[in-house]
Amino acid sequence: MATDERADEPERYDYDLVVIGSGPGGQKAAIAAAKLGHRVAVVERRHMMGGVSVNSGTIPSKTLREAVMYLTGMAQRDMYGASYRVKSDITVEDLFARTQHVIGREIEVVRAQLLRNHVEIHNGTGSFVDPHTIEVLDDDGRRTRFAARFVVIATGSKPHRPDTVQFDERTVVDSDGVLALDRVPNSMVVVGAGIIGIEYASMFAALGTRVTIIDKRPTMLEMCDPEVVESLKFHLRDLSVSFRLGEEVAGVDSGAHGTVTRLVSGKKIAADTVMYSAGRQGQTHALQLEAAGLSADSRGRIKVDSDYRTEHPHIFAVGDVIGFPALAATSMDQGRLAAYRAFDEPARELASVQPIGIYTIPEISYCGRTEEELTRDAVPYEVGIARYRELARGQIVGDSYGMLKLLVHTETRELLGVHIFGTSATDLVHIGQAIMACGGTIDYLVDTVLNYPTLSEAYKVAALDATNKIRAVARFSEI
Ligand SMILES: Cc1cc2nc3c(=O)[nH]c(=O)nc-3n(C[C@H](O)[C@H](O)[C@H](O)COP(=O)(O)OP(=O)(O)OC[C@H]3O[C@@H](n4cnc5c(N)ncnc54)[C@H](O)[C@@H]3O)c2cc1C
Ligand SMILES: NC(=O)c1ccc[n+]([C@@H]2O[C@H](COP(=O)([O-])OP(=O)(O)OC[C@H]3O[C@@H](n4cnc5c(N)ncnc54)[C@H](O)[C@@H]3O)[C@@H](O)[C@H]2O)c1
Repeated sequence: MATDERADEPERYDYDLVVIGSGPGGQKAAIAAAKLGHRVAVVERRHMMGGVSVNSGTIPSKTLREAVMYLTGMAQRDMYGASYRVKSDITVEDLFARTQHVIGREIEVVRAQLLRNHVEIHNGTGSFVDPHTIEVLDDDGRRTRFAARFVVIATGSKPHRPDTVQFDERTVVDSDGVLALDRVPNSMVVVGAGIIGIEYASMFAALGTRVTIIDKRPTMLEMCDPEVVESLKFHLRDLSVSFRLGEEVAGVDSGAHGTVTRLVSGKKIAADTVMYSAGRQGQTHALQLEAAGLSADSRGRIKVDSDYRTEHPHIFAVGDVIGFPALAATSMDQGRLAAYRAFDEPARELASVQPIGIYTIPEISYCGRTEEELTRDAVPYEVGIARYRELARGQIVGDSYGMLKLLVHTETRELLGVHIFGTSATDLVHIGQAIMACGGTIDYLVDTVLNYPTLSEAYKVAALDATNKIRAVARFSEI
């Protein structure tokens, strides 16, 4: 690792910290440093305040999902019948009005938070001139330079576009382009069954689009509980989604009437629209990393150590630009920790139990270990299950398919994993996460009174189920 003596002479710099990128990682790095009393600047392109997260990633996709859920009446169909709808002819204007409203509000929140913490905002594209000098090129071609004691690179990621595919932003789009479609397509091919692909596939399927999902891997969402993935596939098939897993795309042709996706296996699939969600790559192209003596890998990602430091101890990188797990949730904490590490502020590592939330329809969330991992590692465990249809709140909200599964160590009764499918899964998971982070057992859930009727009650039901099974093994083992 290179050493840098100048970092200890704050008066030589215009700012103590310059953050490039205002997504979740950059925002939290900037605010953490400002709260410590340092002089901080954020560099961001004029129309991207809030980052990919606010403008084309997390926030628009989750708002779009909310609009789809509301307008299609999807969540109410158990109650009012399969043909229930709030609006029969849903247009992109209906959908994107809500998205634009939320994006606008979120941009204002981000800007206001930075400004009230005295963080200066420089609009433009940032690049390195040398390891301590950042240049900003604005939309009018003006260049400004300043010296930074520390730098946090939080430039995020962009969709990966294969060279073999022509993106015309009309019929062949990526996850940015899908937010600018001029109509809800009748049919759509989604290439890539990662989280982005499956989330958008669910939304369009709920809108009535005939969706075909293609992925070269034979299985999808491999990190999730297989039972949960099976349930999701069942629901998606029910919405006319077709799966072509274990199939690779050879190319996409687009013409006046639509698109034809050619598979390596020889199949052809016609659709109005093709959406590519075949991974993302780090946004490092404009940074002139070489001027700082840094480099990125072939997917544009920057290597960091456990403190988020690059090869130069005064330059940190956080968020999507460092790769896995590439979530808004984790990027925020990485940014905060990078700022603390820079200024020697004591801070603990992140807790090892982290949740994953997948906003499909229905949603999925989990934390901790899967049955597959526990079996592989020969950890003795029992499964406790609660089905939403047996919870009063499940009936009230009209969710008859939801399920919560607890994985419990049969000897220590420790909670090892939580897997949830159904309404509010991404919120509910945090109860299990808290118990696991404290090394808790399911006895906490058995001995605790929970509000009734709630979906949280699923924890109690599942804990009792696991307890009964563990007790049965003990009883049946008695001689
Ligand atoms: C469709 C979609 C849905 C998602 N849903 C979720 C979700 O539900 N939950 C979740 O946790 N995560 C989700 N994610 C992931 C999440 O959006 C990212 O992990 C997160 O945005 C990464 O944050 P970041 O701080 O790395 O920066 P980003 O949000 O990627 O922003 C980086 C910013 O840096 C700016 N920048 C880049 N280069 C320069 C430069 N040279 N000069 C100045 N500025 C520059 C860019 O303009 C951009 O604004 C989703 C992503 C996508 C695409
Ligand atoms: N709810 C959330 O937390 C959330 C939501 C969306 C995105 N994200 C983040 O965004 C990141 C990117 O997501 P993603 O879904 O784009 O990427 P991904 O890398 O997870 O999935 C891409 C998929 O595309 C497939 N693929 C690639 N080329 C193909 C081809 N030619 N033919 C067929 N299949 C092909 C790959 O096999 C892979 O399964 C994820 O890492 C995730 O962390 C998170």
